[in-house]
This record gives sequence, structure tokens and C-alpha cells, in this order.
Amino acid sequence: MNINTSNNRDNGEQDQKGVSKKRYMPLLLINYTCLFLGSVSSSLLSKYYFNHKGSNKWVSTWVQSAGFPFLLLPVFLPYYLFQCTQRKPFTRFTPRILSLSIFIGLMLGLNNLLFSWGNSYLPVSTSALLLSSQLVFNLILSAIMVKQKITFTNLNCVILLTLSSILLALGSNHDKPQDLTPTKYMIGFVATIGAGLLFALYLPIMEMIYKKVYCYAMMIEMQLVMELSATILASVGMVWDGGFTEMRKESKEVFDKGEGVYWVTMITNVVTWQLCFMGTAGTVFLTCSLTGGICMTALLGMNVLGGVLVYREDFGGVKIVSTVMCGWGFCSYVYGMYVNNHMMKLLDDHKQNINPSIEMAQPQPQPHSDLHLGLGV
Ligand SMILES: Nc1nc2[nH]cnc2c(=O)[nH]1
Repeated sequence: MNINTSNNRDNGEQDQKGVSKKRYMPLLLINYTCLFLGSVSSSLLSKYYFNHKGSNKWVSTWVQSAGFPFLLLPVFLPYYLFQCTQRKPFTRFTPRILSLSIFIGLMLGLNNLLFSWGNSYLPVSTSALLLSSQLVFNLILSAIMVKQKITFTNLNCVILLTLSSILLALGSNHDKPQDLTPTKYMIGFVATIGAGLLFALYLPIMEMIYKKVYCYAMMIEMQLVMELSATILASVGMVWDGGFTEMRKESKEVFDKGEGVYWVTMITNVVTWQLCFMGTAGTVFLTCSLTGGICMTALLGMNVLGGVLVYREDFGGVKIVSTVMCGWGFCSYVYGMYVNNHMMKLLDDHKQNINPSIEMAQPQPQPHSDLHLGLGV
């Protein structure tokens, strides 16, 4: 059911805001949960794939987007099966939005390839070190492209998270692959820096585009088109490089846990990557690109804890300090956001007390207005 329409019908115009706000927090929590579960589990499963002799960069690129058909469920079920929305899927999905989604999807596909390429050649420590730069790029690009304010809270968080990743990288510099040649090192280095830059660019571009997207449902539809485009790019690479044949060979002859476990690992990884990217896109849509970047980077730190808990990796002094810094940076950011929201609410209430009629007549200056969230969710 369309929130705005149902609300107008049942409770009158004035309750619209209340219902939208009521839906905002649960929706945000669902996205944070998807991002958390998706990021930690996809990282652990990718590690499992590489630990047990999986090595193909195209395969690990392809699994990052190939789960796009799962997005058909949230796109079509609410309208056709549950009949809980009046907005038909892809309503007002203009050719411009379609072409932007395809373009961003190809960009994401390229990022996935560079990310996997870097991960397959470089030691974990080096790629973590290089990826730590993406949050700084993200802050700078967000400030330029979407006029993100640089405050004490977000600067503090970016510095702490960046230092945390650097520490993490320095603390695990013993895990060099044996066959790492200087050429492979150079390719891995450039690929990882490229991935960091592309990802830092992808987040504010998404924020800019989402400003034109009027509902959450449309954001999921865009995500479906983007992941489809990224999969087409990865599939072309797979066909060109014999990736599908390699996948079958890997499952039967190379992966040392057997064929069944290989396919279960692949399918689960496909699902978890979708959760991760869906959570990222939803977080950017509901908050801003910097929060998306901060969550992703903080989760890189959390993945260390995942490795310690699941693979019994050692958890020495440096990793402890890095994890504490990561938690501290993230918590201080969340606290800053909470204080900011609280102040905005107080200001709103104050304005409403002074002159309720002005408040009713003027659109809200917040990035996520009622229209933005209300329609079609
Ligand atoms: N560049 C980049 N790509 C990713 N894909 C999944 N996570 C990341 C990330 O943190 N950076």
C-alpha cells in the first residue's frame, strides 16, 4: 500500500510525516543489518574460496553481482503478491534513470574486477593499506560533489578509521603470496588504488542521482539494473577468459573441500554480496554517501574480528588497537549523527511551537523529505 495515499485516506494529511518517520528508522536498520551481514559474510566466504585454492579473478568478480535476480523479489512481490503498494514496479523509471543505472552498473562492475584483481595478487595487508585511502577520497569527493560538510565528527571518524586500516595492514605484513612477481605486484597495486578511487566516486555519484529518485522502491529497481549491467560486464570477461569452464574445473579438480562445498560457497557468496551492495545503496539513499563509505570502511575492520572468530587467526596487540580505533571512530560518528538529529528535531519542534502554519506550508529542508521516503515503499 502506498504510504501517502493510504495515510491521506485513513488519517488525513497531517499524519503523513509521522508515518514516514516511523518507517524511516526500521528501513535504515534493515539496511544497516544487510550491510553488516553482507559485508562480514561475503568477506569470510571470499577468504574461504581463496584459502581452499580458488583463485580466478573473473569468478570472484562475477559472484559480486550475479545475485541480481534476488532483487526481483523486493521489486515485484510487494505489488504483485503482497499487494501492499499501489505503485507498479518501474513507474516513472525514465530512460535517463535507466541509462544512468546502466552507466553506474558498468562502473561498479569495473570496481568489482579491480577489487578482485587486487585481492588475488596482493597480500591482504597491502590491499587493506591501499584501500584505507578510499575513505579519504570519499570525504573529499563528497565535499566537492554533494557539498558534504566537513565537521569535527566526520573528520575525526575518517582519520580514526584510516589510521585503523593502516595499523591493521602494518600488523599483518607477513602474509605475502609465494608467487608474487614484481609485475603482479604492480598490477595489484594499480588495481586496488583504482578500485578505491572508483568506489569513492561511486558513493557521491549515487547520492547525487538519488536526489532525483522519489522513493525507496525506485532505488531498489535502480540497484537491480546496476547489478544486471555489472553482471553482463563480468560475464563477457568470464566468456573471454574461459571463466565458466574454469569454474567447473575449479569445483571438480582444484577446490580442496570438494565440489558440493564449492557450489554452496559460491551460491552463498552470491547472496551475501547482494546483501552487502543492497545495504550500501540503501544506506546512501537513506543517509548520505559519507555514511555509506564510513560503514563500509568500519566493516573492513570488523571483518578482522570475523577472521579471528571463524578462522582462528591470531589477534595480537596491533589488531586489538586497530579494532578499538575502528570501533571508536564509528561510534563517535554515530553519536555525532544522533546529536545532530536531536538538535534538528528540537529546532523543528521549536519552529512549530512559534508558528505551526509556517511549518505546515513550507517543504522540509532535510535531504530525506516525506515524499522521498513515503511514496511506493
Ligand atoms: N573498492 C571497493 N570495492 C569493494 N567491494 C566491496 N567492498 C569494497 C570496498 O571496500 N572497496
